[in-house]
Amino acid sequence: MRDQRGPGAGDDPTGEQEHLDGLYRRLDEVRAATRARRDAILATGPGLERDEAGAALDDRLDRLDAAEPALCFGRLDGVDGRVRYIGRVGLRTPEREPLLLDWRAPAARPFYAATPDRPLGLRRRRHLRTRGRAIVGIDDEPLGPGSGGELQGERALRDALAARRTGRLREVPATLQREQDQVVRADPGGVLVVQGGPGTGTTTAALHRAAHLLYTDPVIGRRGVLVVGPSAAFLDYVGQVLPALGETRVVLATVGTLHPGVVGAREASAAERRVKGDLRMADVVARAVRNRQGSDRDVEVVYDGDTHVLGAAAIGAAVAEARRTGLPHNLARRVFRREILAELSWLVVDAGRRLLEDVERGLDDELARFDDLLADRPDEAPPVIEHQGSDVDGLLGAHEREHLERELLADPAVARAVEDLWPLLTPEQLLTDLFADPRRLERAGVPAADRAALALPAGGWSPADVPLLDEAAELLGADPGADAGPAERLRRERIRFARQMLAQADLLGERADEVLPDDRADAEASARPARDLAERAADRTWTFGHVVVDEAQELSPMAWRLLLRRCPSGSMTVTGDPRRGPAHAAASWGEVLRPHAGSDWRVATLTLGYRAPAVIAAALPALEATDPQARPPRPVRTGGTAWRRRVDGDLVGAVVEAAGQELAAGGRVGVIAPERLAPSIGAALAAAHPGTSSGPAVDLRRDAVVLTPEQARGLEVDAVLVVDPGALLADPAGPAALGVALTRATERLGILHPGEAPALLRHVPER
Ligand SMILES: Nc1ncnc2c1ncn2[C@@H]1O[C@H](COP(=O)(O)OP(=O)(O)OP(=O)(O)O)[C@@H](O)[C@H]1O
Repeated sequence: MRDQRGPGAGDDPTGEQEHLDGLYRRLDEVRAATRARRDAILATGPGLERDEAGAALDDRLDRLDAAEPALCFGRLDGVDGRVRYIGRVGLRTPEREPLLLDWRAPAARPFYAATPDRPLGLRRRRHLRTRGRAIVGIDDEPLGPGSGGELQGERALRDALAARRTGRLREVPATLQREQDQVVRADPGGVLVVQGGPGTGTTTAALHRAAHLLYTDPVIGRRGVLVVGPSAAFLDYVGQVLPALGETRVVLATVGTLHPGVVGAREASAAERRVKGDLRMADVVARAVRNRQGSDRDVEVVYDGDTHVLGAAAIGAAVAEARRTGLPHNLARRVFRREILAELSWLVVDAGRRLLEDVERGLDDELARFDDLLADRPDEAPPVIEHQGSDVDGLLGAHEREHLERELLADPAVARAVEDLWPLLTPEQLLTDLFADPRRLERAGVPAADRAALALPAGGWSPADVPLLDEAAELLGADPGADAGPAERLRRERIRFARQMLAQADLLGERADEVLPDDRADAEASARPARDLAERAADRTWTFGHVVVDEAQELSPMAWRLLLRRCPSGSMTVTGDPRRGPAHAAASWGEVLRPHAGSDWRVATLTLGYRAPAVIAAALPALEATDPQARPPRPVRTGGTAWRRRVDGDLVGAVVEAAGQELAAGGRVGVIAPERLAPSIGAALAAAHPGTSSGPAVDLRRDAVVLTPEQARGLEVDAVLVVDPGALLADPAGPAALGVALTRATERLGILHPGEAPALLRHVPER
């Protein structure tokens, strides 16, 4: 039996409002104290130390500010009479007595995990529903045999689901369900795949897991979390969840933005995605780098008017010496140059020696003649020959050799020849040269059939290029001689300092706890300067503590390789469904993950569905088309509507009219249309309803949005109109794309089809 109280149930008979007021007073005090400390530190005058400490306290303030809405949402009553309150942050009294437990603290776990059959020492679980700082409802769940249902905080959950969508995914620490909590608190090691039907809260669980790991795992807290999503629109949609949970140590990226300095914005063709995404490209890039090292032919170098021949064998020896260092190309280049210049100096000196020998031979002949002459005139004294210059027997001292090598390199023709043999390369240059030249592609081992997909297209880099650029960067290394420039030098200095400070924070865990009157893990975490994270993430050598990959079926094997480089510990949370991902056509997670994670991955399946069952039922045949085992999730809500309409005339006009009706019915409306139609629908809808957004930079917070199926991945709105499903199905990835499009509505789905409805949709009632 659940006991539900709403506003007006007496004048705070439970005393919860008074308690909540006390918690907010304490929150205000801690905020004021933190602000005062921050201001005091900032007043100490400029300096790196001051900046870092100030930034750490700013992070702390962000976290406290984020706790303002719904500061406390739960209460646990133990069978032993102990009472604990659960909320967004941990708070203690000035005497360090716990007042409020952070929802992520281990002691808060029973709030999510206790069941009537396994009450975990609890007598009762209480949900506090609040608006601003006021309690608007209290739901009690007695725990014990025969009590309660399956859902946690059922009333609060239904309230959350009944609320209109905002164009942003929400944080839900108050209503996380038990199966989600198991994901959230799962061991951080290895790859955890979170799967489930559409709308089962997999993204929600993955992001709350990230917040939990940032809080509980010191290494992850220090190194931050990278969240990778399929599109900018998706990142925009989910980007607020972690900050709203008080976590700023997060970097959001699409694969196209994961290589610093490059934005892979051009849309790649399916063939390009397939070829560039294949793991074989790792070997291709490695061969492309090796092919830029040395020459298998003799090379002529002109110096000082003389032509010297660097033999292929000598070049090969210098290449071997440089490769033996195991350094990346641009760093091993120094060794190659040293070797090749030594060889060249030897050639130059040897040529000089031979010249001298010739001269000496000539001189000997002269002297012999002179001797003969003297023999004829024995009374004359021999002339004194003064010794001049250095010992020119072909061996140079270290100093002279260095001097010669400098002179050689100062000669433009020599410098060019040496550079050609082992050029300094950027990843962009390497790939541009490779893609532009079919012979280079052939030498790098690209099969003839794949070369067209690699030919350099106009329009810059695509997301498919980014993992290749990153692979190249790994093999090339940085340019060691590049002048860092003042901004870069400052950045490096900041990173160095941050690392030093983090190392200290590790040692001083206890002290951090003293300094910040809060839950210990929270205090430790906030001692870390999170603000630098975005900056550090721009350094491609930065490694994250954890990676969340949403809609992971979109990732190519090469992109997985890149992510593993960014997160060598392999601690990842992955959501999606390989069967929904046409691009790389892997049939199972095993196929996707084994090459990268070996056997270090596991699957958690979520079964509760948060979208209206009528919407999911309409989509079921399309879902079954890609996964015959697809089962509808167990709905936590009822109702919803789904209809279809045949449109034989003006399709765009019909869409605008239907969208108008949906807007009038309330909530946010999404029109999902084939790429070909989306621009005209976007323009027509914007003309009729100025609150419409469409195009590549679509703003999901607007009342009406027009999306392609690609853009709609992972998003959600109150009402969806799917336009021309037959055209969507014509694509090889059609059933998967249609499945995505049909399941984006929380409440209402309408389908507008020119001509007959595709067979997969005939069961949907006509309107
Ligand atoms: N425990 C919860 N309490 C309240 N709302 C929840 C909870 N879990 C999920 N939701 C809501 O359910 C909806 C679907 O969640 P989410 O987007 O995480 O699912 P998904 O599995 O990633 O969906 P899809 O893969 O189909 O895009 C969202 O509106 C989310 O806020």
